[in-house]
Amino acid sequence: IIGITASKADNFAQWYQEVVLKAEMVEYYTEISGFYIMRPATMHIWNVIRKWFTERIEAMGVEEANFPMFLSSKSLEKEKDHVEGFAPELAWVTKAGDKNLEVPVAVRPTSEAVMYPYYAKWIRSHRDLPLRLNQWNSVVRWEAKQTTPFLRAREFLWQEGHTAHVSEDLAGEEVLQILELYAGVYEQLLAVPVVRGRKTEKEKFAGGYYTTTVEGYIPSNGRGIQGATSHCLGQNFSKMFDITVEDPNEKGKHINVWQNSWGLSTRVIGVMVMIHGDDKGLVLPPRISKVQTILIPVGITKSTTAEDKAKHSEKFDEIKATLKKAGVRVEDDLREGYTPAWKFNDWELKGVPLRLELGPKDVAKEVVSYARRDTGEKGTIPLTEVATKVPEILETIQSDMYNKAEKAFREHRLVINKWDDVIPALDAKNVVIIPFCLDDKCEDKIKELTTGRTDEDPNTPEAQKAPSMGMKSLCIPFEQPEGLVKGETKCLNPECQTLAEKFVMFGRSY
Ligand SMILES: O=C1CCCN[C@@H]1CCCn1cnc2cc(F)c(F)cc2c1=O
Ligand SMILES: [Mg+2]
Repeated sequence: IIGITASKADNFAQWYQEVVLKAEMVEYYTEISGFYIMRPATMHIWNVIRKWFTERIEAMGVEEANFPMFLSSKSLEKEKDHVEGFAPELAWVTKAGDKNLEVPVAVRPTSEAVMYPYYAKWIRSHRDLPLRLNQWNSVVRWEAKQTTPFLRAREFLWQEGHTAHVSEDLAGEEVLQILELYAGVYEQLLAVPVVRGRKTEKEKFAGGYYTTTVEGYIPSNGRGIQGATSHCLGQNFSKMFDITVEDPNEKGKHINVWQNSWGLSTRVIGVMVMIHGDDKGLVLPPRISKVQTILIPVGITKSTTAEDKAKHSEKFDEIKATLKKAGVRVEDDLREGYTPAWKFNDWELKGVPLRLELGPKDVAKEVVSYARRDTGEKGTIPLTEVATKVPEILETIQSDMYNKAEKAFREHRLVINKWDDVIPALDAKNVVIIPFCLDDKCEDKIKELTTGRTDEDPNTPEAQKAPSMGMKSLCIPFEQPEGLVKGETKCLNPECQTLAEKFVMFGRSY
C-alpha cells in the first residue's frame, strides 16, 4: 500500500500535499500551475456545506442569483481606489478567436463590480430593501505567492453574498448573523473551532467599512488562518455605484443604501485536512464524510465451511441494511484479491471515520467489531444494537474531534502582557493576544520586530536558517480577555507610546 510517506510532525507541507492527493481529494492541474481538480471526495464535502449554509440563508430571506463571470474595465474603474492593490491578481481576456477584443474583460476575482450596477438599477425605493442575493461560483485571482490545494489556489469555489439595507443597524445585524453561520460550518460540520472577531483597519477589506472574521489555528505549525469573512461595506459601494433609495422619513431626500458582502470558500476543506489529518492520511468528521462507515468481511478462508459462509453473508447484509435504514452512509468493501489489512489502510488513508469488521467468529458471538479512525479505539457491538450504537459512535467521533481541536486552540492562544514573552510564545507554536493600540503603523512595526530567526536547530548552517515570518494581526476577538484598563494599559509594542485600545490576537499566519 502506498501510504503517506511524509510525517505530519516533521514535514507538514509535504504531508499535506500527499494526503490530499492520495486520499483522492484533488489532482494537480499540471497544464497551468495554481489550479487543482476537485474530485468526488471533495465535492461531497463542499455539497454538504452548501446544503447546510443554503438552508439557513434561505430562512433569512437570501435568494440565489448567478451573474456573469467577466468584468468590464469600466465597472472596475468605479472601485479603482481599492482594486489597484489587487490589480496584479486580475486575469484578463484580451482575445476571442484570432481577434483582439476591443475592450479586454477581466475574469471576476469577486463580483461587487459585476453586481452593483444592477443593484443600482433594481433598488429604487426602501420597499426594495433588503435586497439579499447569494451566488455559488468560482473566482480567479492570479496569486503571486506559492499556491497549495484548497488554501491558496488561482481559482476556487466559494459563495459570495451581497446584500443591501436601509440602515447601518440592519446591515450590522446581518453581518454577525452570517459570521455565526460561518462559525457553524467550521464548528458543527468540520469539527474545527474558530475565534470570532473583527479585522484591524490594516487587515480589513480596503473597500469596506469593517470586516468580521472567523479565525482558525493550525496546531502543526502554530499559525493562524483566516477562515471566512463577513464585511459591512457601509455606504462605500453605494456611493461608487450610486445605489440610493428615497429616505422613508424625509420626502425628496435620498440615502445611499448600507451594504454587506460575505464569502466562504473551499479553503475550509484545507483547514479541516490540516487540523484532523494524521500520518495514516485523512481523518474526516462524520457529518461531512461521504462514507461514514466501511463494512469489511474478515476471517473468511478456504477452510470456512459453506454453512458459516452463508451465515456470515446473511449477517453482513443485515448489518448493511440496518445501517442504511438508520441513515448511516455505509459502504462495504468486497474487493477480491486484497487482504483486510490492505483494505484497512486504504479506508484509513481516505479518512473514513468508522470501520466495521465482520468475521465468522463475530457472527458466532453475534457481534461486529469496530475501529474508530480518530482515536484507533477498537471494540465490539452486539448485532442487535448496531442501529443505535453506530450512529452514537459517529456522533461521539464528531464531538471528540471538535473537543480535541478546541483544546489545542485554547491552549495555544496566550494572553501576553510582556513584550519579551511574544517571540518565545510564537516559537512554541502559539498565537498571542496582546494589548494593542490598533494603529496600522504600529502593526507594521510589530511585524518587523517579530520577524527574525528561530533557532530550531543550532547545527543548521546560518544560510539555511529559515527566518521566521513576523506576526500579523488576526482579529480583535469579540470575546475580550480581562485586564485592559482604558487609559492606563499601554500598547505592548515597546516602541509604541500609545495606550492600548483592545486585546488583539496576533500570530504567524497563512
Ligand atoms: O471577501 C469578500 C466576500 C465575498 C465578496 N467579496 C468580498 C471582498 C473581496 C475582497 N477582494 C479580494 N481579492 C480581490 C482580488 C482582486 F484581483 C480584485 F480585483 C479584487 C479583490 C477584492 O475585492
Ligand atoms: Mg488575496
